[in-house]
This record gives sequence, structure tokens and C-alpha cells, in this order.
Amino acid sequence: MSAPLSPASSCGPSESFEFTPLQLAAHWGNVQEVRYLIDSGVQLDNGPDTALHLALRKCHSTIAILLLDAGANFELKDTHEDCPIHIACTFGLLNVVHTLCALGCRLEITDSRGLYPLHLAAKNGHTHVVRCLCAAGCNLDVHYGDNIRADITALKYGHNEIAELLDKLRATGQRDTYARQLVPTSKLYVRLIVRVFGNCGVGKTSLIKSLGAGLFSTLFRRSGSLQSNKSRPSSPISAQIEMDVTSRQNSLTFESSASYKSTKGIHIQNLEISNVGDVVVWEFSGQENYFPTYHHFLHPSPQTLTLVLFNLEDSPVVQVQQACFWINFIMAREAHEWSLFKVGPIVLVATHVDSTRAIKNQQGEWVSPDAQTTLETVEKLIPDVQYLHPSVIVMDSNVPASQPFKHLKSMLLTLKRDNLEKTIGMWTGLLESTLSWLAHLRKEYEQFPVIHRKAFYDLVRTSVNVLASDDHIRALLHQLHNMGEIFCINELVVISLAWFGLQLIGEFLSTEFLANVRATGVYTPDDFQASFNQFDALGTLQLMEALELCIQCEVDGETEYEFPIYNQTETLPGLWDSGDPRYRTTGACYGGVRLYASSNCHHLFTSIFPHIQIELRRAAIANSCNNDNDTDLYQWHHGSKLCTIALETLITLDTDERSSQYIEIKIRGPQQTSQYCFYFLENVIETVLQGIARVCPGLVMERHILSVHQLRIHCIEPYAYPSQLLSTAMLESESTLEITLQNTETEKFENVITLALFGDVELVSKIHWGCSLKVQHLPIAVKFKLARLLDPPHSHGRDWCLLALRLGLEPEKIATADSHSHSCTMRLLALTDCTIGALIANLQELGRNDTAEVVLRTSPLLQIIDNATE
Ligand SMILES: Nc1nc2c(ncn2[C@@H]2O[C@H](COP(=O)(O)OP(=O)(O)OP(=O)(O)O)[C@@H](O)[C@H]2O)c(=O)[nH]1
Repeated sequence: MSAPLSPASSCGPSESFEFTPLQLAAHWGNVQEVRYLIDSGVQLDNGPDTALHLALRKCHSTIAILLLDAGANFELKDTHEDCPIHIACTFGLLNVVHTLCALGCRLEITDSRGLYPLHLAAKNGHTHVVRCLCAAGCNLDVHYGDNIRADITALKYGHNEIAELLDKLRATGQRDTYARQLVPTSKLYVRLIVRVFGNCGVGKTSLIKSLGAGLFSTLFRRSGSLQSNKSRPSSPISAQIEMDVTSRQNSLTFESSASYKSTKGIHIQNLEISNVGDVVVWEFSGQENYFPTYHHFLHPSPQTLTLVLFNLEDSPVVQVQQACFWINFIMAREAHEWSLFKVGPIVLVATHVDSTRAIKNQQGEWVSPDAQTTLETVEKLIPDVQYLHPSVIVMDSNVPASQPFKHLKSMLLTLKRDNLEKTIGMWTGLLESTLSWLAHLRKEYEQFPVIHRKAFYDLVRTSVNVLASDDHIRALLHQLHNMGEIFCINELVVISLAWFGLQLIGEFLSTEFLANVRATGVYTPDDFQASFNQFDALGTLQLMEALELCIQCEVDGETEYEFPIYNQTETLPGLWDSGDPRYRTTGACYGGVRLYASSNCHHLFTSIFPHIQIELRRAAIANSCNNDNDTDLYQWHHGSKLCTIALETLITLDTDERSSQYIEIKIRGPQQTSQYCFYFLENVIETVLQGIARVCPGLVMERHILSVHQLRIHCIEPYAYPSQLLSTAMLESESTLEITLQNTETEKFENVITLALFGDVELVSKIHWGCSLKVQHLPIAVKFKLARLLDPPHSHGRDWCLLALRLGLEPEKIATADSHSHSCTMRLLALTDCTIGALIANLQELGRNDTAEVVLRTSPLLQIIDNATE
């Protein structure tokens, strides 16, 4: 089939041709049609201007690559005597040139004017294309006219960078070496990662020293163990510990002892472990000051072994609290990715063992009933923790050659074997040369080992491989980052992790440093430089901003950096003045919520709250940019107040009588501001949740509602109606409007419209209640938690599959949800049409109250109807 319509005028051939539908689709850039025509098996090379030439003339790279993949002839000349490579080089179509080179296209071929592809790329200033041609092995000495080489063409057209590149390749004679460096090799190489967590003094540093100790040093390491020897604590049974950990005063402390030198920040070391090979060990300090930075470094990977240490000298309750804290800490920061990736195990390690706390079996392993009980209690308290190793390693961290260390090494070896195959094609000469060059670079940048990404690209090209493309360097950075050689954060590349973890994070968040910072936590760059003149202030501030420890603000035309983490200002008196006449009238609006982390996650908010304050400041800046200048934000230690002309919102971090931390958000407005208050409060809650999600995307949140009656009378600690109480009432009630809940402190009843909608019935038409929403509206962290609970096969079949049947999913859909590489529950939740209410009911009927409870506690209370999408 052919069509008379001609794209010839735009291509410039003298005659007009009849074009095939493929040529027309290629010319007009219609990707779908080109794909369809290729799949229908049409002729690809009708010419003389083939579909490939026509697509290239219009710079439709995607279509050109589709045609090349389908087998289009790439050596044909068009009516201009140009081959596809000439057109691609003229227009700088890197992906196409790359594909053509990979297909073995001839590069020593001239166009009608005698120009080679290299000349065309040089003339038009396409440096990346010149690199690609050189890497593909084109002849650098080809010339046209009066012996004009491509470097001369580049100079003539003012592209000095290209001329220099070509000169360098010719002068060094290294072109082939550079080109070879870019090709993946068959070398197998895994660098394992060991992450070590635990409270201060549990033995992290000692364990790492012992792990890396050679045979000789092993002889000298035993002495450290002989110092501590407390009496053996009594061993309560597992159920008793469980009750203690969940109900008693929480006794987690994160202080370090004065009796030894505590690790500051994050200590990152490369170890060469005999029989295992290269391992990067990340020791995360147990001091709380540093926790707000850890999420940047916690990404699950299959090459990672995570050790959570606890001390057998501590009481069983404290052991469980600490182990749970760290597992929750890690899971909150990375859990939602766990259902998608195969990750390395988490292993509990019980330290400070001796013969009063355990017995040695015949294989020389310590057997500690206390440690085992701790593990069992942790498994019960956090039932959705995946990849938790089924036994505890019991050790004296100071005794390197002992059985527990052999056990640890054999785990590392297994992890290495499991991952070796996946590394095929990862190792390149570029990576190898960069690794040795990095050592020099670190010396050169000793004072401040941080480089902008763009500058790093240039440095790699000048010092390692002039032919490396942007894609090569991007992949290289990714590899180096994963290997623990560098750390990429935003547009910055930190080239010394030791400096980053110990000197930057270790110093700037140390207790001593915090004792000397400004109480307001606000600095101009000059103030910062004056206060800490040993550091490069601007560079440090930039890095701190990338770590989200501070935020840049403009105040009266001056740049300032606000560090909520340094803010030590006490709560100001009169912040929530009960005598303020605007909020004393009977019609004044009050409302608020308490955000709790899901059960048993104590103490996580301390490290998150400064990030929430950064998020609030970001929102306030965005508001003022939108000319909404009437918003003011005041921040102090663990508190913020957001004010508009009429409304006041208080956001604070507090702890309840069960020692559970929560974030309280309360709002008040003068009479007749109910709708304004409602939308404003929803906005603030959203901002706070965003701040939490930045640090802890896996944290499952509960939203409890504050007693409006008690807020109105300025009760210091108003009662909060638990989220599951509201969800249950909504499921059981015929009409949401009639729901009333009883405040167990005052015994008074409050209506759900008063509690959630500031008593404004008009708002009912502007929202959907949570239980009537489709399950797709469940927060992502909740879906992943359900996935972790429902994916594993259940002894009575009460897993995702039975749920799918109950929800009425057809067998074909269930078959599509069944997968080994993805979470079946996640797929089910995407496929089903059911509401959150129906999901809860089905989970209950299935006998999975554990999961029904999760949804009851964490499902959204309401959602504002978006008129644009409804
Ligand atoms: N007896 C005995 N002593 C230990 C053991 N592990 C650590 N210690 C001692 O406890 C003290 C603290 O040990 P570290 O290894 O520094 O503890 P850490 O967890 O690194 O502590 P931070 O650096 O504060 O986070 C040192 O005096 C160690 O010698 C152990 O398994 N048995």
C-alpha cells in the first residue's frame, strides 16, 4: 500500500515520492503506528528515503531505534547520499549512534560532501557522539578536502572541547585501552555490606574489630572481655517479658557510658575478611543524636547482613525493648521495599556472654536460653518482620577466633555465594581504574571531600577515561555508591565515607557540638563560618541541607539556614492562651488529632520530628511564594506553631502515660471558621505525614481524634479517641451522622461530626468516610504491612489466596496475582474492587483478626472529595 501524501518538502528531495504508511508514520513521529506496522510485518526499507532516514531527519530517535531493532537496513543511502549514521551524527542523536555502532555500522563512510560521521559530529559540536564514535573504534585520522581531520573541523566551528578530546586520544595512543575499559567483563565480584546496630556499649565496635582481626591480633583481643561481669539477671518467662515491654514504663536509653570511647556518627570501614573477601562494615552509633541521619543510609539490598546487638547483662525486658526498637527502626525506614526485594537477613546477636549466662555445647557454641527467649518474644511482638534469622548468635564480642565468629563468617560466605552470579557484567575496567584513582582524589580533597556531580563527571573524563559517556559515569557512580566507596546525595558526591560518617555527621551532631550551637538553630552562612571556622561553611551547609538537617530560608532578603535539630528553645509561654478572646466564644472552632506509630514502635518520633519541622518550613515557604503571606511558623524544641490571621495550629511531640510517643496537631479558629479550620488541619496533617514518610516510608500511622470538648476548655492532655474505635463505630453504624463516642475520661459523648468536621454538617457532602473508600486508598505502608502478614503461606490457608476468593476475585485474576517475584497481596489489593470496610469484614470472617486490626487502626478516617477527579 502506498500513499501520495509526501513529506518530501520538509526533507528536501527534488522529486516527490509515493510514501508507504510506515514511511509516513516514521516521518510524522507516530510511535504507536510504527510499532503496529512493524508488528504487522510490513517492508521496512522502501526508499530511496527509507522510514529510518525519514525518522532521523525529524529526530524521532525512538522510532529509529524501533526500526533498527526490527532489522531495518542501516547502510542504505538516501536521496541526499546520506546513510543513517550521517544523519544521526549531524543531529547528535546519541542513542541512535550508539545503537548503530552496536549493530556494527560502517563508520568510515563519507556523505555527498566527503564528510565522515566523525566530522559531522565534530562540526555540530556533539561531544557525546564524538565519544561514542571513538569508543566504537572509528578512525581518528580520516580526512576530507584538503587533508582536514575532524579535530580541525571542530576547531573551525569553535568546538574546542572536541578538538582537545581527539588530540588527547591521538597523543596518548590510549584510545583502545579507554574503549576496552567501557566493556563489561565476566569477572565475578561482590562486596558485602554488614550493618551493625545496637544501643551504646552493647559491643558493636568490639564485634567489628574481632570480625576484621587477623590471626596475629586475635591473640591480643581477649583481654577486653575480662572487665565486665555483672551478676546474672533473673529470667522471666517469655509472656511476662512481653507484658513488661508493652505495658510498663519504657526504659530505652541511648546514652553512652563514660568508661569507654563511644562511636560517634556512622563508622564505615572496609574490611578484608579471610575466606570471605571485601566487606564494608557500617557501624551505626547507638547515640540518639545521630538517628535523624540514618535513613539516608538504609536501603535494603540482597548483599547486606544486618546485625542487631543486645547485651546479655541487661534484663530480659531491656534486651527485648532494644532488639524491638532497632528492628522497628530499620523496618520503618525501609520496610515498604521489603516485599519487593530479596534482602539479606537480620540477625540478633547477644553479646557479653560468659559461663554464668550460657553454656557451651560440644561444637563450642554458646547456648543461652535468655537469648532464645528474647528472639521468640521479638518474633511475637513484630510478627511481620521478614528475613529475621531463626537463631541468635551468642558471643563475647572480644573473642575473635571463637565459634560465633566462625558462624558469622559462614553466613557472610553464603550471602556472597548467593549473590555472586548476579554480578556478571558489572565489573568494568572503568570501575577498576576509578577505584585506584579515588585513592589519589581523596588525598587531593582531604579537607572537604565533596564534589558536585557535574564536576565529578569532568574529573572522571580528565583523569580516568576520556571516552566515558554520561551513561557510563552514571552507572559507575551507582556502583561506587553501592560498594560503599562514595556517597551520592542530591547533586553532591562525597568521596570519603569515613569522613562523612565520623567527621561530618559524627562531629556536627555530637553531644559536645550540640552543647555549643545557637539555641534557635538559625544561622546565616557568615554566622556559621564565624562559629565553626575550621569548616568550609558553604560546602558544609550544602551537605547538611542535602541530608535534610537544615533548610535554607530568606528572611528580610538575607539567607538563613534553620536547623530544627539544633533548636533548643523551650516552649514559649502563652502559645495556646486560653484567654485569647478570639477563641473564647461558644462558636469558636477547635479540633485536632494525635498521630501514633503502629503498635510497639516506641521512641521513633524523636529522630523524625526535626524532619517534620523542615517539612513545615518548606510548606510555609511555598505558601509565602504563592503570595499567601499571612502564614507564620514558629519552631522550638519538639514543637511548632503555624498561624494565619485567624487560625492557630500547634504541632508538638509528646509522650503518653504508656510512654508511647505521639505527634499532636491541634487547631483553633474564631466562630464561623469551621470549613477553613477543617481544610487547614487536613493540610497540616498531610504535611506532617509527608515529613514522616521522607524518613520512615514504612511507618504505619494511626490517627486518633482529640476530644473537642476538652480542647475547648483547654484541658492540658485531652482524651484521644483511638482510630480503631472510630473505624469500628463506622462499620457498625447505619448512618455515620449518628455516631457518638464516649470519652472514657469525662464519660461525656461526642458526635463524629463534631470530632472530625468541626460540627459542620455541610462538610459531609465534601468528603468520603474512610470505610467506604476503595482499598486502593489505604496508605502504601499499610498495604505493605498487610502484604508481609498475608503473603507467607498460612498453616490453615488463611492467607492472601483465601482472601482473594472471599473478595470474589475470578480464578484467572487470582492466577495473575500469584507470583514468586512480587507480593501476591499487593497485586490482590490492586485488582480488587472492594471497599476498606468490606476488606476489614472479610479479614475478620477469615479469622485473620491480626490483619483486620491493622486496617481498623490505620485506614484513613476520611478523604476530601476532589471535584476535579470525581
Ligand atoms: N565482657 C564483654 N565485654 C564486652 C563485650 N562487648 C563489648 N564489651 C566491652 O564493652 C565496652 C563497650 O564496647 P563497644 O564495643 O565499644 O560497644 P559499642 O556498642 O561499640 O558502643 P558505642 O560505641 O557507644 O556505640 C568495651 O569496654 C568492651 O570491651 C562482650 O561481648 N563481652
